[in-house]
Amino acid sequence: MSDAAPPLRLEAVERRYRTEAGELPVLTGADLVLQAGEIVALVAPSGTGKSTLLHLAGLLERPDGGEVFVEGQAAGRLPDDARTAIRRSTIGFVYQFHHLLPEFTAEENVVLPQLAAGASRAAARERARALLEAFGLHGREHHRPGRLSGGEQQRVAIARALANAPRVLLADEPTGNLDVATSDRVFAELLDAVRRHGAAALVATHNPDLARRMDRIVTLREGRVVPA
Ligand SMILES: Nc1ncnc2c1ncn2[C@@H]1O[C@H](COP(=O)(O)OP(=O)(O)OP(=O)(O)O)[C@@H](O)[C@H]1O
Repeated sequence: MSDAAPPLRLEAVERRYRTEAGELPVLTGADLVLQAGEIVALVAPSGTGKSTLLHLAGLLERPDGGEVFVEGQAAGRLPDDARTAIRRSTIGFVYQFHHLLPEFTAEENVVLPQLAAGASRAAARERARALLEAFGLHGREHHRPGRLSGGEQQRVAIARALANAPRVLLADEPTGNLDVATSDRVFAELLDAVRRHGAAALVATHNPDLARRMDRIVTLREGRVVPA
């Protein structure tokens, strides 16, 4: 591991799925480097492998070939528990369907990943409140997801993804549930948080306005990452 290593690097990553019709090659040698402070949009047609790429980058799945480096460390092929440890401390996810824990309040949803990463409860709560406030959720901290609007839930999910100040943020349609004005503001805050920490982000989106606000746009062609 080295300080100069980029937060995320995919090298010749391959992934194929076994289906009834035979093997489906989804990624055939995907290369991608995210530098510190860089925010990259991933814009590609449905079914070309965006989710697969995000799952591999987030160490949720192992590649069939190639390697995923997180801060210079070869991480993609490590055993499950080692990948989980790196994921918890280094990577944040924002999903299109936010996957908040329904029985916990907004604040607890942002506190829990910090406790899992070793923070004290007091520090975790303070950070959770600051993040929720930054995303316009002051006064909603003690509501459970079921009592929040879809857009509010999405903002809680973004606050949760940033809870451990991740070096790598991975997002799948992060503002899909938000109206245009809120989406603009929330996305600006998200970009700012990523840049401020010298983190890097890969954001899959079908929204061309959102994509244009990022540093560069890539797409997937025949299982490889290419400039859009
Ligand atoms: N577990 C799996 N088993 C078999 N095939 C799969 C599996 N997961 C994904 N696929 C297939 O791999 C291809 C890529 O899927 P993926 O979900 O990565 O695409 P995507 O670009 O994210 O699509 P969308 O924009 O519709 O979410 C698709 O053809 C999909 O059907």
